[in-house]
Amino acid sequence: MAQREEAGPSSVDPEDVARFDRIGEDWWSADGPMAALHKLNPVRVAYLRDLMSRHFRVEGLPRDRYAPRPLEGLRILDAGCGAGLLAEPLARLGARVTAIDPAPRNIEVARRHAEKSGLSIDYRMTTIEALSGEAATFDAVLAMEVLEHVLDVAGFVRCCGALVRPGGLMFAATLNRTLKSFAFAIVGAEYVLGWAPRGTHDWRRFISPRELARAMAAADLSAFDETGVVFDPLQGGWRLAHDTDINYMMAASKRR
Ligand SMILES: C[S@@+](CC[C@H](N)C(=O)[O-])C[C@H]1O[C@@H](n2cnc3c(N)ncnc32)[C@H](O)[C@@H]1O
Repeated sequence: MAQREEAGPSSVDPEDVARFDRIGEDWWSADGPMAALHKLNPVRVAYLRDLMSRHFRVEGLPRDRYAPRPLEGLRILDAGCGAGLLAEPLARLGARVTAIDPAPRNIEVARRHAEKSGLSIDYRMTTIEALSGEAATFDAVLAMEVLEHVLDVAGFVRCCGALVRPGGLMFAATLNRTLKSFAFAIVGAEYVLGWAPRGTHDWRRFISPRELARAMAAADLSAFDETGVVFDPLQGGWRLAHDTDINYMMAASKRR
């Protein structure tokens, strides 16, 4: 893997990042190894769009979530962006997206795909730790399906918090550490259904909503929403739910 600059200790798990790096061009194949993220995209994009347009409207910026570009001008950091599956739809909604990942091929594939899609996204091969050493701040920082892959969750969240401007937001999507998540997210998704490559997840790294809210509080972020994401076998897709036993998302705001 190519060299990159780092500031202080890193939450990067080199083996885990190398596994994502190897996915290469297959990131964008809807039936490939990242099929689960492709299927999750509509529900998480809608969640982010709705909460951001509501929050920043309350803050005084006129926003309409039904407008074609409700995130117009918002500066968003997608931390651990992979090959840009989430960065692209957010850019289409009008956001000015900076997207980072330590895996060099992820960033290469992401840049090429954005160019083909005619989207301008600031992709950087770096870590959250290195970026948090810079003076930049964002209206919103996202850590979507990343925290269960890092070595130091509290440290990662602290770096995210440092990059959120006062009054801005942080969002995280991750997996709860329950018996149900072991049965469905590991045994079911990886071994029975083959939705994700075997070994993608380590159950011991899953995080309860309480632990995440605590890490956010230590980063000066106050959690105000916790929403489950469940698979609906009848519709063959994901939907938002109260049940946070397996997948969930959390939103937090930073004090002014
Ligand atoms: C499961 S993928 C999620 C990709 C993307 N967020 C999505 O949901 O489509 C996790 C990504 O986090 C990246 N990652 C791991 N540690 C990181 C760190 N310390 N800083 C930034 N990204 C990191 C990995 O390289 C990998 O691409």
